This record gives sequence, structure tokens and C-alpha cells, in this order.
Amino acid sequence: MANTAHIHPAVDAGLKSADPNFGGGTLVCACADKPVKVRIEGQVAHNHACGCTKCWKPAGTHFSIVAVVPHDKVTVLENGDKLQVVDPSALIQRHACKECGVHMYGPVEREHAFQGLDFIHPERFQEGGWAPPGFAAFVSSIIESGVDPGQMDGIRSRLREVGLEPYDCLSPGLMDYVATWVAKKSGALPS
Ligand SMILES: N[C@@H](CCC(=O)N[C@@H](CS)C(=O)NCC(=O)O)C(=O)O
Ligand SMILES: [Zn+2]
Ligand SMILES: [Zn+2]
Repeated sequence: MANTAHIHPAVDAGLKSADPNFGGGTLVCACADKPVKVRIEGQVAHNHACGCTKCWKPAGTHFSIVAVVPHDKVTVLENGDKLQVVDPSALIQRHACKECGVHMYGPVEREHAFQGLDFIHPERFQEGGWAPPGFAAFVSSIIESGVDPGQMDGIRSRLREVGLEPYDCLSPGLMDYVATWVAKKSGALPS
């Protein structure tokens, strides 16, 4: 029987490949009136599905699609007065539209391996061509949003079927990157 577990509209419809000429685009929130618009220069990196409770996801969806870009590639173009930081104590300073709730960009300003990067949701680009997600992170976290734990086997096998290897934290490559940064800071590894 076909596995019909829903992941995210952009995944369920089949992942679209990256356009090698994608040079960036404009993220637009969901407001019909005075939408927030944010310009991103260049292609996104490390795009992935995230099951955590903190990342913005479309209604009825278990996963967000989230990627990073350098902070200096992000410019608020229009209606920035509608933006508000969701949780000022969080590592990722998610700037959300106060009216529609879409997270437009989330800089990491704290001293951290990801400092200088902004988390964005490529599905909000009005253009196509952005790099598709390559793995699924924080998969077990969807239970925290109310997903029945009994559905997890089906959801993980669906993720594998569409080429998004499921991890319960970040991917091994990114976890190693973060741990290396911590080890260099503490002196456990030479910097
Ligand atoms: N199980 C937690 C995990 C939250 C979490 O650690 N999210 C990751 C992936 S986005 C993170 O890096 N969070 C940093 C932050 O939210 O600032 C939840 O679902 O709320
Ligand atoms: Zn909005
Ligand atoms: Zn997340």
C-alpha cells in the first residue's frame, strides 16, 4: 500500500530541483494587504525539513522547510514595521509578521557556530529555483505538536522514500560542524 503520510506541501508534490542560475529572490508573507517583503541575494544553503515546534510551518503541516543564508544577504524591502521577534531569548531571532504569523527571517546573533546566518523559509519565495530540502531534522519533535507516536514509523519511511533522511537532531554533518566549533572554542581541538 502506498505511504500517504503528509510531510509538507512542497515535499508531497515532489521536490523541485534547484535552478543553477537562481540568484536569490523575494520572500513574501501571507498577508493579502501590505505583505512583508524580504530580499535574499543568492542561493540558500542547508535547506531541510524541520519538525521542531519553533519553526514556522503552513497550517495542517508537520514540518517546516528551512534554510540558511548569510545575514548580509537579507534586506527587508517592504512593511518591516509588521515584523516582531517571536522569542527574544531564542538562539534564532525569528522575525514574524504580526498579522499572518509567517516567519520572514531569523538571524543568529549570539556567539554560536551559526552566528552570522539567518534562517529563512524558501517556500515564501515568490520565485522558483531555490535548492530543495536535503534531509529532515528534529523529526521526533513533531510529537510535541500532537502527532501520534504510532505514526512515526510511517512518517520516517515516507521521508526516506522522498529522499529526506530523517534525523532527530540536525544531520551528522551539521552536528559535527557545531561540535567542532564548540571544541575549538573550549580548546579541546586546536583552532
Ligand atoms: N524539541 C524542541 C526542539 C527545538 C529546537 O531545538 N529547534 C532547533 C531547530 S530549529 C533549534 O536549533 N532551535 C534554536 C532556536 O529555536 O532558537 C521543539 O520541538 O520545540
Ligand atoms: Zn503577513
Ligand atoms: Zn526548527
